[in-house]
Amino acid sequence: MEIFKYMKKYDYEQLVFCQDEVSGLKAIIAIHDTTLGPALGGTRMWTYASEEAAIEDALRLARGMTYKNAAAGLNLGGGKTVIIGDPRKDKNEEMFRAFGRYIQGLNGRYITAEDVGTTVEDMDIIHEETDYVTGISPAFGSSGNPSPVTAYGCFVGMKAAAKEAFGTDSLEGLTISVQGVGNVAYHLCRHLHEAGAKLIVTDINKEAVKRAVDDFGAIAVNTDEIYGVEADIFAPCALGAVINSETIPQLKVKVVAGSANNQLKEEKDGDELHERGIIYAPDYVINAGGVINVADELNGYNRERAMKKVEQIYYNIEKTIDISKRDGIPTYRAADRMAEERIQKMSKARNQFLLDGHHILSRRKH
Ligand SMILES: NC(=O)C1=CN([C@@H]2O[C@H](COP(=O)(O)OP(=O)(O)OC[C@H]3O[C@@H](n4cnc5c(N)ncnc54)[C@H](O)[C@@H]3O)[C@@H](O)[C@H]2O)C=CC1
Ligand SMILES: CC(C)CC(=O)C(=O)O
Repeated sequence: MEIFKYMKKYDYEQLVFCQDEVSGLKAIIAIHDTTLGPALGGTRMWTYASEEAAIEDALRLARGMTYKNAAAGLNLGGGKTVIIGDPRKDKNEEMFRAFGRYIQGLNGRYITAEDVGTTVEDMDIIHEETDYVTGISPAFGSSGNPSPVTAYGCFVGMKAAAKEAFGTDSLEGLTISVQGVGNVAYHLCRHLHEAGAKLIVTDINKEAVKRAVDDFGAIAVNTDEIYGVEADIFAPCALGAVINSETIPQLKVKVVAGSANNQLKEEKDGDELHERGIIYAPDYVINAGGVINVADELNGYNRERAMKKVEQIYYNIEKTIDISKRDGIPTYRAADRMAEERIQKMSKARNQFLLDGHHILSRRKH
């Protein structure tokens, strides 16, 4: 991988490699764009096949956060961290303390939170070393685990997409296939079950599948069967790149709407969904609930205010569908347009020199 060439292509600001021998920390912090404010994005811990795969994931996820935060109306830029390792075996206190010091060294340019493989407890350890961390325990007056809020945002976003596809935003009686029933999707399944939807689920983790079957009467299928099942909506809630040239021809659904980041393997896969008349709820628009929730901590966390903002995801999905129809473009392009326009307008509105410019972190009570 030619790193500078890649960074230039998508205009990344900074890539930080963090190594700590004692704890085994190997982390990559990617900061994509801080036009709107400090870069906020979670930390993913995962066993990557190669260092290159980890760098690429950090970069792709960081850029997604720029678009997510902009589309959600947050005054935040985009960044993300990946830690190379197995979250079940390789974690230790020293690792997150060392990582926290690296974040502190960035002096507020990057703020972290949870993602796949990291927990509220990990964020609490990071918080021992830096204030630039969110999603910490409610005991600190913070917002805690973002996953249930991400799930709620996905639920309301799915309703908006369903309205376009089925003429009503009621999910009652619909069949929804869910890939991955982890932290976010378990709560999404709960909302869907309560709304009267039928669930088909899969996961590589058999216990996660059993929980969804026991708690919500879900039907379990093998991981390779989920794409081809008869359903109304497909909710990808595991990892990225699952919407691709191999899986799209198998889909029998009218809507794709789930929490996973970077669902489209390539842009052409978004074009293909559009051509097939499948409504795609752009990933970074529908899964913004978690970041909206943790971002509220920067103002002194207020759950009611945060949840009101999360409910806007319904209208943000409607807006992407409206732009898509108005301009005759796929929804993923409509979402990009929405986010890019906001970044461009704000950079123009905020370009005059201020000696001690006000920004979101100046409101934070540490
Ligand atoms: N946690 C949050 O608040 C947010 C999460 N997301 C994204 O949503 C997705 C899910 O996140 P979490 O629920 O937090 O992660 P998680 O790790 O708790 O859940 C993911 C689940 O997917 C399963 N899985 C992995 N590969 C699979 C495969 N090939 N087939 C079937 N199942 C598979 C895992 O076993 C796990 O149960 C990720 O892409 C994450 O980046 C996005 C925004 C916020
Ligand atoms: C989990 C969130 C709090 C932030 C994030 O990294 C995301 O939305 O993907």
